[in-house]
Amino acid sequence: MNSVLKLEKVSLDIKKDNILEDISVEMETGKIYGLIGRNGAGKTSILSLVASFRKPTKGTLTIDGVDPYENEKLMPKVDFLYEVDYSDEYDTAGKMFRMTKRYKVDFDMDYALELMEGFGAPVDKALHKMSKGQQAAVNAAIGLASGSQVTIFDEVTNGMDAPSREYFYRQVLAAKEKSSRIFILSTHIVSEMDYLFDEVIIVHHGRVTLQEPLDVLLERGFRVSGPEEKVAQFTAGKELLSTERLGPIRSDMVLGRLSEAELQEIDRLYLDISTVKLQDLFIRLTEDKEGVE
Ligand SMILES: Nc1ncnc2c1ncn2[C@@H]1O[C@H](COP(=O)(O)OP(=O)(O)OP(=O)(O)O)[C@@H](O)[C@H]1O
Repeated sequence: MNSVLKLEKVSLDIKKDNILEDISVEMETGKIYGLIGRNGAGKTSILSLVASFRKPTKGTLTIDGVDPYENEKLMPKVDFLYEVDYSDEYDTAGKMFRMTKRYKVDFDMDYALELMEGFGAPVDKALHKMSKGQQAAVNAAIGLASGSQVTIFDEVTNGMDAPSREYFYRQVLAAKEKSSRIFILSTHIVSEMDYLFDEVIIVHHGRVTLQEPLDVLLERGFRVSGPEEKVAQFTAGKELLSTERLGPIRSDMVLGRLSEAELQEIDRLYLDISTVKLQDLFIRLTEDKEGVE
C-alpha cells in the first residue's frame, strides 16, 4: 500500500523551550529518507513526533491524512528503533521477536532470525549479556523484519562493527525493494550511508532547512582538479568549500551549479570535474555563518 507521511508547519515546545519550528516535510512509500543534522539539531525530536511519542505543539502530522497520535490502528504501523539501554533486559532476542510478533502481525520471524545470523548475533542470549553491537543488531532486525509502513532507524548502527553496518545497509536497500515502506535513517555520520538515501532532509537549529532528492542536492556543488594555476584561474571568485593539494595537482570543491560556459572553460583548460560528497555539503550547509539556504 502506498502511503504519504506529512508534517505541515509543525512546531514543538518542551516546557518553555521551542525545540522545533515550522517543520514541513513529506515522505512517501518506496523511499529511504536521510534525516541529517548536527548534534542537537532536532532529528530525534522530529522522529519522536512521527512515532507518536509526542504530539506537535502546533501544526499537523498525518499518515495518509490521518493523525497517528493515540490512534490504535496506525501506531503499530510506525516503528522507531534507536539505541536502547539493555542493561536490565533479561529476555533473549528470540523472546523479543516472539513478543513483537504478537502485536505486529506483519513481523517476519524467519527473516528476523536470518538477520541475526547475518549479523553474527545470538538469538538465545539475554540482551543484557550481549555486546553493544549485538544489541544494535537486535534493534536493526526488529525494524527490518517488522514490515511496518514507516520504519525509523535513529543512529541504530551505533556499536556495530564495519561488516555489520555494511550488512545492515544492504538489508535496508533489499527491504525497500521488496516492499512498500517508508524508511527514515537519522544520522550525523553521513559518509557511509549517503548512497542509501533517495532524499535528504537537513535539520538545523530546530528547522528543516532542506528536503531534496540526493542527486539534485549533489548538483549544488562540484569538484574541479588539475594543475594548480589552472584550477586557481577557474575557481577565482567562486565560493570554495575546500582546497586540497597533492603534489602539483590542486582539487577545489566549489559551491554552485556549473553553467554551459563554465563547462566549456573546464574543457578548454583540460581540468577534471567530479561530484561532491554529501558529507562535504552537509558540513557546509550546517555551518553557523552566513551560508547558502
Ligand atoms: N526532554 C527535553 N527537554 C528539553 N529539551 C530537550 C528535550 N529533548 C531534547 N531537547 C533539546 O532539543 C534539541 C534537539 O534535540 P534532539 O535530541 O532532537 O537533537 P538531535 O538532532 O537528535 O541530536 P543528536 O544528533 O545529538 O542526537 C536539543 O537542543 C536538546 O537539548
